[in-house]
This record gives sequence, C-alpha cells and structure tokens, in this order.
Amino acid sequence: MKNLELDLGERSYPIFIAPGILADGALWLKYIAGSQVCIVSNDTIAPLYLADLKAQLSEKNVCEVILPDGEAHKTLAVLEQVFDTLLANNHNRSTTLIALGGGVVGDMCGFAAACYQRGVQFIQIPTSLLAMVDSSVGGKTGVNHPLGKNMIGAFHQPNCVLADLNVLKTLSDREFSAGMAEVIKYGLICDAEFFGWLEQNIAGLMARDAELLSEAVYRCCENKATVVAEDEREGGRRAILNLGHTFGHAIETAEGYGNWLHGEAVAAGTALALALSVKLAWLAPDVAARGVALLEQAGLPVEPPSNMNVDQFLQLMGRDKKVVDGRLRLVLLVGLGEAVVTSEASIEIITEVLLAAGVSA
Ligand SMILES: NC(=O)c1ccc[n+]([C@@H]2O[C@H](COP(=O)([O-])OP(=O)(O)OC[C@H]3O[C@@H](n4cnc5c(N)ncnc54)[C@H](O)[C@@H]3O)[C@@H](O)[C@H]2O)c1
Ligand SMILES: O=C(O)C(=O)C[C@@H](O)[C@H](O)[C@H](O)COP(=O)(O)O
Ligand SMILES: [Zn+2]
Repeated sequence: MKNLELDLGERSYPIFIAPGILADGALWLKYIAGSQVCIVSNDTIAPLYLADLKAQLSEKNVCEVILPDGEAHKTLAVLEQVFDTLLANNHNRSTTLIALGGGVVGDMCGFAAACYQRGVQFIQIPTSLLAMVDSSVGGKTGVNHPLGKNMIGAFHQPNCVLADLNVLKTLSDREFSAGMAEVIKYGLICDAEFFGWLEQNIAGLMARDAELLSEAVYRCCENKATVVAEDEREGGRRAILNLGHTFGHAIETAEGYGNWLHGEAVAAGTALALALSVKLAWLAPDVAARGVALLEQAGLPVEPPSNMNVDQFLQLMGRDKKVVDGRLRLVLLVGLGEAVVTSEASIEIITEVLLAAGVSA
C-alpha cells in the first residue's frame, strides 16, 4: 500500500494506491459520513466493478447512475441524469457521490457533487491509468461544451482517492497509452529524475509490470499533490499541469470529442510545446527529442492531425482558460523538469511551429 496526503488544510485528503483496495471497505468506509451513497459509473465499467463496490456498501442506502461511456457524453445534458437520480431517491446534503470510472466519470461525478444542493461530498475511485495519475487528484471537475473542453466546471475536492491497481488489467492498450501521456508530463514539467526513471523502465511499464506501475502512479500523484497543495485554484504554478493541453484541447474539440483521446491529444500537444520551447531557444533540442521519443515509445501520436489548419488551432487555443486579456499563455519548458507559464510566444512563432509540424496554412 502506498499512501499520500494532499495537504489543503481542512480540505486535505488521502490518496490510497494499492492492488485490491476496492474490496477493502474497512480502509475507506470512514470517508462516507452519512447513510446515503450514489455511485456514478458508465456502461463499460459498471459491468466490471460495480458489484465489487456495492458489496462493500451493504450498510448504506445506495443508488446508482450508469452514464453512457465516452468523452462525447461529458456534457451538461448527460449530467442531468445524476441530478434526476439523486432527487428521485430523495438524496439530501449528507449524501456521498462515488465516481467509479475514468476521467470522464470522475470529472462529471465531481461536478455533480459540487452542484447538487450547492455541494455534497464525493469519493474518487479512478479506474483508468489517466484517472489514477491525474484526473482523480486535485479537484478539477466539469463537462465539455461544443466550443471548448472542460468549459463548465468547478473546483471541488474529493474526500479520498482510491486507486486499485488491479482494475488496470481490463484497460485497453490504447487507453493505457493515453494515460502514459500524463505520466510523461510529470517528468517533463517538474521531475527530471522521474523522467530518467521512465526512460529506463518504459518497456516494463508498457508491459504493465505491477511494481513499476505502482511506483509510476505514486510518483505522479506525489508530484500532482505537491503542485496542487501550492496552488489549489490555478492562480499560478498549477498551470504547469497544462503542458501540451492548449494545443491538445484544440485538437480534441476540432476532431470531435472522443475521436482523439485526451491523452493522445495531449501527447501531440506536448510535442508542439517542446518544439516551441526549442524554437524560442529555451530548451536544448536533445531534451525535446528525448520527450518526443518517450511519448512514441508509449505508443502515442506526436504529430497533430492532418486535417487541421493553423486558423482552427489559433481560434480554439484563443478560448483556452489560461488566456488573460486576449493573450495566450502557454506552458513551455526551459529545461528537463522545468516548466514555465508564458505569454512570450508570439502568434507568428506559434504559427511557424504549427506549419513545421505539418499543420496546413
Ligand atoms: N480533472 C482533471 O484534473 C483531469 C486531468 C486529466 C484529464 N481529465 C479528463 O479526463 C478525461 C479522460 O480520462 P480517461 O482517459 O480516463 O478517459 P475515460 O474516462 O473516457 O476512460 C477511458 C476509457 O476506458 C474505459 N475504462 C476506464 N477504466 C477501465 C477499466 N479499468 N477497464 C476497462 N475499461 C476501462 C472507459 O469506460 C473509457 O471507455 C478527459 O475528459 C479529460 O479532460 C481531467
Ligand atoms: O489538474 C490540472 O490542473 C490539470 O491541468 C490536469 C490536466 O491534465 C487536465 O487535463 C485538466 O482537466 C485540464 O484542465 P483545464 O483547466 O485546462 O480544463
Ligand atoms: Zn490532461
């Protein structure tokens, strides 16, 4: 068992990382204060793990909402299903929501918890690699809008995070690779030593070696917890967790939600951010090349989609949440493990980098 604490004063919470903890209610039932529980999952994950979870909740009054699977369903309209179920079952402010799923379920359940009766408690049980290393930690919740990713949401922290490494056995290879994009992100932005460890162990990780996976999930959560503890609501440093995301979210939106997975779009976006960092002479080309090589070894795309043009990129990037007074702010690297949030990259230089990556004029 590897435990961490995200230190946020009265909103602090533990992150439990171990194989089999889903079935260890004795460890986590104390994070459910009242008798009412609402499990939010989807129609892929529920048949696999809902019964195991419910077996631990036999003393509680449990209802469930099974959402349609997929990024395309991360919408306000689908979120209403959670509120309908909570109200139909007379859930009050002492209810606890449980997110059982990947990042989509986690973001939606967390947002429902932030909104229902102006805020109730929730627990994150991440089932994808991406959700274990990133989305279940830190309290960003929300849904997409047709014009932009995660545009409607709230910061709302869970009571605890339960990462049961056993469930990764049923995750598809494509989704596993997508999670690796966020794993590699931590090495690039704030942990050069971890990046070196990833380079050494990438083959074993892709083979899902249990010990290596446990270490990788722990190191990512540790890095994320440190960043979030410093800057819970992204007033400053937290924005480094957005490496590759300004380009990546533009790709996800332009291609239609779910066609490029979040991790795939972040990987291609990270390659663009590395190229831009080199173009500005802030990053040595060999460091950028190591980043791109590791993403490729993780089975990820490192080139933007061939059907996007520069204007599309710039228009969608212009809606990014980091934009201030109309100026883009991007996360770039000034060294391995050293990220900065900057508005110094001009539209002209960004355009040059997009064109050099094969994006059409
Ligand atoms: N809140 C945050 O800080 C944060 C961070 C990163 C990403 N995100 C968001 O997370 C989402 C991406 O998350 P994701 O990659 O987990 O996608 P996802 O939630 O769509 O899950 C990926 C796919 O794998 C399936 N799946 C999940 N766990 C499984 C398991 N154990 N066995 C079999 N199938 C399983 C899901 O049903 C889905 O089809 C995006 O919407 C992204 O914006 C949020
Ligand atoms: O936790 C954060 O902060 C992140 O930026 C993590 C990202 O991996 C994640 O995709 C997040 O949802 C992006 O946030 P957004 O504010 O750009 O929508
Ligand atoms: Zn992300």
